[in-house]
Amino acid sequence: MVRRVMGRSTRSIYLSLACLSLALHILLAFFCLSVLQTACVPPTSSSSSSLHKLNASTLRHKWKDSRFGEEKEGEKKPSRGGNGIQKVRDQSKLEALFKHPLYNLPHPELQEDDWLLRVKTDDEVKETKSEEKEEEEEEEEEEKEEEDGFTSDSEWKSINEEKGYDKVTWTRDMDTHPPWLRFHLGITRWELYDRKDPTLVQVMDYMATQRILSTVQKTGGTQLKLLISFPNYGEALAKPMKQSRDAETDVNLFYFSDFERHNAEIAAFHLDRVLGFNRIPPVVGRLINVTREIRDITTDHKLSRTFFISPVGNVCFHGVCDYYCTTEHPVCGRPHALEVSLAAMLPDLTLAPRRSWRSPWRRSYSRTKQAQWETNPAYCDKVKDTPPYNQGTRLVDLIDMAILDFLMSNMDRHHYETFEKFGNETFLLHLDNGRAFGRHSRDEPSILAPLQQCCRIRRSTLLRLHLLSSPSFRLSDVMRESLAEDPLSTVASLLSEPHLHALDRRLAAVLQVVQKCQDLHKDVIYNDMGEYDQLQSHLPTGQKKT
Ligand SMILES: Nc1ncnc2c1ncn2[C@@H]1O[C@H](COP(=O)(O)OP(=O)(O)OP(=O)(O)O)[C@@H](O)[C@H]1O
Ligand SMILES: [Mn+2]
Repeated sequence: MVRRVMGRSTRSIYLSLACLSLALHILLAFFCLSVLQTACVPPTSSSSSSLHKLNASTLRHKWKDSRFGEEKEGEKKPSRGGNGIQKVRDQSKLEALFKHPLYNLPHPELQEDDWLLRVKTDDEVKETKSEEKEEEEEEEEEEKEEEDGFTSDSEWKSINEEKGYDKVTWTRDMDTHPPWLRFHLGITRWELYDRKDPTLVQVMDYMATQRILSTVQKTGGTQLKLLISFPNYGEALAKPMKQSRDAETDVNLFYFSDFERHNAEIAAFHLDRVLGFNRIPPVVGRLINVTREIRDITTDHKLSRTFFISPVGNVCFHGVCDYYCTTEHPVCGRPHALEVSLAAMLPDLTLAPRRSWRSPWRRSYSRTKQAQWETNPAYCDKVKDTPPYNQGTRLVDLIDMAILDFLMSNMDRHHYETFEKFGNETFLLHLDNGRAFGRHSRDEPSILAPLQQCCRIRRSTLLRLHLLSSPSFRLSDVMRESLAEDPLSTVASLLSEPHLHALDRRLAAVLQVVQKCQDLHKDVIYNDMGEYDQLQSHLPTGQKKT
């Protein structure tokens, strides 16, 4: 009896304790929610210590709310709370920059062979179909569906549905295409993307928010890279965060042994766009979960064997590669969250082969030997006479690339690539910018050697550089604003202030070199803007630019 009474009272004590704990949990949840909201306000310092307070969904929400530099007439931007550069619409330097005539130059009309890829016409589809009928006799019906799924009809069919990929119902109608496909179909002879095409924002939003279906290591190159796949067949090249944003590269590290930086890949894309080049594939930052989005889903056994838990409980891995893929250089979550850069993958090489060119101003990757350009001041004369630099825009394109590299202090441009389809008349792809933005306190004048030695520059580039050195469009200001659009800027600014200031300092140095060239030589400016002068004559005097 006593025991029953005791039992009943114990039960009611337990019950009230449970109620109390429930109430406390609810209170705690409310408290946490308000703390999380405050955690979305980025820290003023560039420390990433607040990383653990963030989760991917707060970042995604933030990303969706922001737009990308430009907006349609009459469309009001949602205000971006507390990011320190919250701007009044009319004061946006970036928007003003992109509205400037120099960023809206008339393009020659694109001909059919100026597009990298195109969707087949009805007749071509019919032709393919009849060819397929012949093949049908030799192949099993099931096999045929698998192999020719992508071209056999105006509708592509998924061969991988069972592996978690979406059922594909794309037609020749652009509206049915996923953003990555629209990006591929938008590549032309002259640029990788059209800055004003909404596809650019869409492909970045896509990479920042899509569910990650698979992650494996990407081969090629020397450092760790991951290939990330999304359910509707999009892919991105990921480079993980390895060091804090403001860490300066050790001065004694050779350029080819410097770490790759995820924020350098992101910032390089923004810089290239701000310079009006549009030659770097779209790159976006994302906070991924090392455990759920890499370790648990990877089919890459070599990669999965390199995972371990660090003494403080962070999930780490190092992968397999030539440089820094060892336990001494782990890539670690906090404990699971990891910052990465995601670059949109270019069309597969089987569809759009690329040619890799060794840069004439490539550094000597030997410890003792110097490169020719370092010892011969007349080196450019030789280059100018050598195909493909003796014709068209190749030399000035290379000089554009040298200016981009000098601004971000990238010493690692040993090669560059072009799309084979376009021959020598095409833009240069500025891939692999992971070793940029390593040092802000020093400039590296040797990166400018092509400009210095050849004394040649595109007129459009020079005019844009002048524009970016004026207070109303100051390079550091437009870059700060552009980078603030990236989802990871809520964790910490993607470039620290010293790096942003270095951009202004280096821009002034580029303009000085050009001035010196103009003092000594004629024929410095390569006039690539014949039609611009006509356009200028229609502008009010205040907006004219020489
Ligand atoms: N966005 C992209 N889409 C498709 N292929 C790409 C993309 N970016 C890079 N690649 C390819 O992957 C290769 C390796 O990439 P990357 O150069 O960034 O690696 P890396 O390890 O830095 O190389 P390295 O050590 O030679 O500098 C490049 O040469 C390029 O051909
Ligand atoms: Mn590299």
